[in-house]
Amino acid sequence: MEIWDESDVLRREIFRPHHDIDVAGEVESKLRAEIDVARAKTERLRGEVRRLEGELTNKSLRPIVPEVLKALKPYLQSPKRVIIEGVESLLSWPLLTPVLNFLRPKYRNPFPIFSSIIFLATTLYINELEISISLRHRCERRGEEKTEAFESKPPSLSDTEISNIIALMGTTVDPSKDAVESFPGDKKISVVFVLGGPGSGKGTQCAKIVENFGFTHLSAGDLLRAEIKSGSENGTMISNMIKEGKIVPSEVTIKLLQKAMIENGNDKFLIDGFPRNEENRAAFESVTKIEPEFILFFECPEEEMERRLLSRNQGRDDDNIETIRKRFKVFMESSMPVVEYYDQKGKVHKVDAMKPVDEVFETVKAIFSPFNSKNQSEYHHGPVLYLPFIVLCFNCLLLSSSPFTCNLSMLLNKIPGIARYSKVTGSTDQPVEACIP
Ligand SMILES: Nc1ncnc2c1ncn2[C@@H]1O[C@H](COP(=O)(O)OP(=O)(O)O)[C@@H](O)[C@H]1O
Ligand SMILES: Nc1ccn([C@@H]2O[C@H](COP(=O)(O)OP(=O)(O)O)[C@@H](O)[C@H]2O)c(=O)n1
Repeated sequence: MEIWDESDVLRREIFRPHHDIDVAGEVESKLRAEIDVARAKTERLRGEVRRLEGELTNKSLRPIVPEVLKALKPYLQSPKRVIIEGVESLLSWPLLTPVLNFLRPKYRNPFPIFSSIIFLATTLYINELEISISLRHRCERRGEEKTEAFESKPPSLSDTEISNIIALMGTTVDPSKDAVESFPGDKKISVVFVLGGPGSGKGTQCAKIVENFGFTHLSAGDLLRAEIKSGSENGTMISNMIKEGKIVPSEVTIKLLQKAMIENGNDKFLIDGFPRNEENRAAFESVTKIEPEFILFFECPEEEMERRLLSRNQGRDDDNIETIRKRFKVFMESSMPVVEYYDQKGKVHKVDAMKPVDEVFETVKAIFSPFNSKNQSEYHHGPVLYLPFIVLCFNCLLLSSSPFTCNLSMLLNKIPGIARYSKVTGSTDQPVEACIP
């Protein structure tokens, strides 16, 4: 509500006739100050929307989230409708509350949160748009060339930001689709997080670890890219986030990781490029209840990573200099705190990733040596796996010695087809019947 007041002040200021050109500069700086205040408020509101979105993850509220989001989407996507219908929506939602509460009595009063979200989100857009329009009016009235300066940086949200917010909110919807099986309780799952800046060589080393130590490699980035290709409803949001070098909401990434782990069935996983921020880390631990064995961290200077990414040639949308710089920034600001968190717990193995691939792998090998190499582990299991075959061979060898022949023949005799076969061919020296006591 405070924002409406501010906008009113602004509007009054803009539409007040200013004939004296000397006053114009003063008004302009006043307007700029107002914009700064409004921007700061918008930022705070954005934070608030995110916080409320966090509250929505509460499971009991989930089933009605889709309805709210569906209603909210057009307002977020079309700023013009916000102006025309925004006020109407603000009025209509509180009116709908009793109806929805009546229809869904088992959800105890969930609407305060939804109304707040709708209120905040709508206010956010109305507020930003009003300022933008008002400024344009003001400039046009003054007929000054500064119009362009104002318009070059309109204080409205970009399409990407809008779709990100929608998608961010949308990711909590549809509980039926979100349901992911949990891990079988009796199975101990070992997880190693592989971290390092973009292009530090995580994927390259993971491929070698898989070959030598029987781990399954799950790259969070690859899973997200596969999700985009699959045409999933989160695809656009993921694609926008990756192009901007931003971190996709944990819920999406964790769901993909968890699904891949369950489907794969192995008990040793290398999780590459995850967790990328504190939220990723905390959410993974709370959802899967898995603590990583250790963290493999590749240290590499930015210039080297930049050089590698620019010559990676995998046709990735985000391997361009602009996005690479953004990814470096996100890595330093959001991912390094995760490495530091695990470092304090004594779980980080740092590896110098500047060396050639094979030399890096020598260091990695030493770290993984407690996990028996793939060949060794096959050797351990060998006799057990081949036991049925060994027993069969043993039986065949002893086919002619009487107790085995007898028992075997008795068994075979009980199976009609085989009994006939053994009688006709005479697989033993004696007729089968002779062996039966
Ligand atoms: N130790 C290394 N020295 C030189 N180039 C490397 C090394 N490790 C990886 N590369 C190359 O750098 C690029 C990025 O490696 P990649 O494993 O995809 O990094 P990440 O998974 O960390 O983004 C690839 O083209 C890869 O061949
Ligand atoms: N846990 C993760 C991992 C990747 N990503 C996204 O996927 C992009 C590519 O990640 P990646 O691990 O494949 O590639 P690198 O940046 O390590 O080279 C990141 O820049 C993020 O936008 C994410 O959002 N969350």
